[in-house]
Amino acid sequence: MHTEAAPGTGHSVIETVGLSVRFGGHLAVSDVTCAFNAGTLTAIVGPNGAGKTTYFNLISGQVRATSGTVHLHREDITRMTVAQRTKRGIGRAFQLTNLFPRLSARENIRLAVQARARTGDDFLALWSSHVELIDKAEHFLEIAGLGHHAATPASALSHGDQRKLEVALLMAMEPDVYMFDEPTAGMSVDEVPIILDLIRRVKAQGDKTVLLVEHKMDVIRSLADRIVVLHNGCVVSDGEPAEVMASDVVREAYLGRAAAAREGVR
Ligand SMILES: Nc1ncnc2c1ncn2[C@@H]1O[C@H](COP(=O)(O)OP(=O)(O)OP(=O)(O)O)[C@@H](O)[C@H]1O
Repeated sequence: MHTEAAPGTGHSVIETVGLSVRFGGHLAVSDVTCAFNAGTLTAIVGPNGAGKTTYFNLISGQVRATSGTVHLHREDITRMTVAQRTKRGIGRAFQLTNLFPRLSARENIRLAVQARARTGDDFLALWSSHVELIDKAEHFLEIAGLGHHAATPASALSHGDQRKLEVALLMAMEPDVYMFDEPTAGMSVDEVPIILDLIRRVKAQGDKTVLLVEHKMDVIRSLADRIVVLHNGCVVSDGEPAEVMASDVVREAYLGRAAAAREGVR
């Protein structure tokens, strides 16, 4: 399936062309051509098993494509490792696996700021001489609402605070492309707004490309400029949220008639 980039405020930053991956006899992602522009937030949606996470894995490098290509700033990154892609500006929030559990929230963020600044490999020892970087780390700690937990080891934070810390770490790395896979999963209702606010802050920078795999319609509605719907590994709809949610193919493939009625999609 071939789709054009939705209009955005910037140029195409990340693009997949004819991207497919086959696991044994199963085509998990099938010929996906999509371009994502700077300054836009795209929600990737679809039913369980549609290929959303696999598509993310192909972009960030955890899974190698069977055919097709991935481009970042027009450079072909298809054969690059995860680390090479990260270095070039792809930032993915993983379900907490990016955190150093025994380090405090503050130390986790400082390491991310330091990695971004590439001040060297001597990690924490360098901090006393890097006031600017320390201030930057405190800024991310505060906007994540973690100031009062700065000294708490990441492993001792609540699940919600760990998710916030992970997003703050990603922001401290300042990638060009942010990839969030169900960022509010498992969070309590009162913690969700902080994560959404962090993602809005990323978006408000205007030059970032944000990709979001999400099931919750209210989250999608509040954040997305564009929705891409995957079904059986293929793009079945791609466009502005109102248009996509109103389409018959989405009602059938993704929401189902009962869910569509519940969501108030007409
Ligand atoms: N490493 C793998 N080996 C074999 N099959 C896989 C592998 N990874 C994913 N799959 C299969 O590919 C299909 C797409 O899976 P994927 O996890 O990408 O779907 P999804 O849309 O993210 O689903 P969910 O919403 O449930 O997370 C599924 O049928 C899954 O079982």
